Amino acid sequence: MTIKCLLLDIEGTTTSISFVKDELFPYIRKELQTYLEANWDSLELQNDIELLRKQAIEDTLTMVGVPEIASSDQTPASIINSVIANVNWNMDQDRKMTALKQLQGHMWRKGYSSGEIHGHLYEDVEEALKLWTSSGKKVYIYSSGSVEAQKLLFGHSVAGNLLQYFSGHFDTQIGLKVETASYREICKSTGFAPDEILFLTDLPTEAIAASEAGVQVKLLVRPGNAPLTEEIIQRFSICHDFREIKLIE
Ligand SMILES: CSCCC(=O)C(=O)COP(=O)(O)O
Ligand SMILES: [Mg+2]
Repeated sequence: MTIKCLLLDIEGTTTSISFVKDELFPYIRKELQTYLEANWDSLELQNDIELLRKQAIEDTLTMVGVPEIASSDQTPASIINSVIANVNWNMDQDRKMTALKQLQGHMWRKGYSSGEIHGHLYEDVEEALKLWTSSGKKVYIYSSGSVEAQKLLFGHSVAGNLLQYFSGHFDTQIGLKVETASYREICKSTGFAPDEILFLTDLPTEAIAASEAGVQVKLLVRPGNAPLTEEIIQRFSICHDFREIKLIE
């Protein structure tokens, strides 16, 4: 079947893991207290905090040592301290949960708009986006990072604003990336049959979930990515650079 749609992961695929772990996450840790204090009265932030509070309660059912968020009748200072503990704890574990990713996306706005942050992209990405879209392929992003965070990264990338190349964005609101149902929902949303979509990711767990939905998959081997087992290498097509990907016209 001819590939009509590319579905791109971000961290470990279009963008280095080190950019997320060594730039984006430290930015959150550095700015979190100031952000919470400066935006305390905003409905958006209060909604973010409530989502974190609900997630923390849910997490206590299956996890140990979850820093819960102080209830809304507590003082702002105590709520802020509990949010800081919870967000740092969740980032320490690289949790891919909507509540965390939503707050992160809201916070990264200032980092990108001020020029402090530029979205990292491997040098083959822009060329591939141009080639794919000029030959009529549609390109979507599917990342655990929020849609807002995705648009910030590609809108303020090291290669400039590349948002023109994307037909849409998906995040954990459509489902977790390790769940096969998420890829079935993406097929419904895009209108493409599973085997018309090529999903490019770095994580075998995501590749397995997508392939079980009938989506075609290639695993990216980028500097700093986790090593792949022999079993995975035998099971999935591997590439090191988007320019290696030959799509049937
Ligand atoms: C969109 S930039 C922030 C990336 C992020 O927070 C993340 O967890 C990336 O995960 P991915 O699913 O893109 O590997
Ligand atoms: Mg990834």
